[in-house]
Amino acid sequence: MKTIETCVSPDLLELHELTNKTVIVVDIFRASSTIVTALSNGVNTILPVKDLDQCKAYKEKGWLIAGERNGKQAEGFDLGNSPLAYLNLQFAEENVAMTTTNGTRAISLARKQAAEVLIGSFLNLHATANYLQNSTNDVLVLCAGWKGKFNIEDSLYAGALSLALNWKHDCDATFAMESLYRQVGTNLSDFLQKASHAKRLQNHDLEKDINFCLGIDQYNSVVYLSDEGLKLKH
Ligand SMILES: O=C(O)[C@H](CS(=O)(=O)O)OP(=O)(O)O
Ligand SMILES: [Mg+2]
Repeated sequence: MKTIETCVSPDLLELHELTNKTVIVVDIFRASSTIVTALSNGVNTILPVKDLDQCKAYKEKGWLIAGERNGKQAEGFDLGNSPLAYLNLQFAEENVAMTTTNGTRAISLARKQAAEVLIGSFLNLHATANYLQNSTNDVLVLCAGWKGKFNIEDSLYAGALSLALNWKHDCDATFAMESLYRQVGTNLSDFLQKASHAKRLQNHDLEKDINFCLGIDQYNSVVYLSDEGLKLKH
């Protein structure tokens, strides 16, 4: 039987074995939700990039550049980190280089050793679960967290995914988050409004982003990391 475990912060990743595993990188507020939304709305490729300067260099190659630091769009960038910017197919067929505070860093760390890297969010929860049911790999959920610390929204996603998969695990983080997700149930939005990151985004008037990121199964999309960047599985 396949297994699932949860790494609650990128800073703890070295404690986990990634060989032959599919790593699901999750950053509910907001990078992974934004990536899933952008690709589901026609963006061709998203390249996760570590720092702002590296990201800016892609402008000269004809790419759009998305940059966020401390919740705000970085100066000189075409886009910030809002999923809402990608609705209505306005960036269809574009390539986007993206750098965010937590999410893009977590993706860079995951790519080093994993057999496969996928991007998870509530927006594509069951599409990702269905894909994993048909794979032979064990799964590690890598929570982007906040600047190396635990956050509740990314870990809660791990609980939701584990319940959807119904695989075995010997991981207390997964066990705890399954229990919490069962309790929270359909009140996900009420519950996560109190999360520290949601409060941070509320301070930037981003309530619409918070609500959007908590929509379950809005997209039937599986997002994976290829050699060229993040793409939709077809
Ligand atoms: O843009 C976001 O929501 C966050 C910014 S911060 O962590 O609140 O500074 O970035 P992300 O990489 O999506 O966690
Ligand atoms: Mg985040």
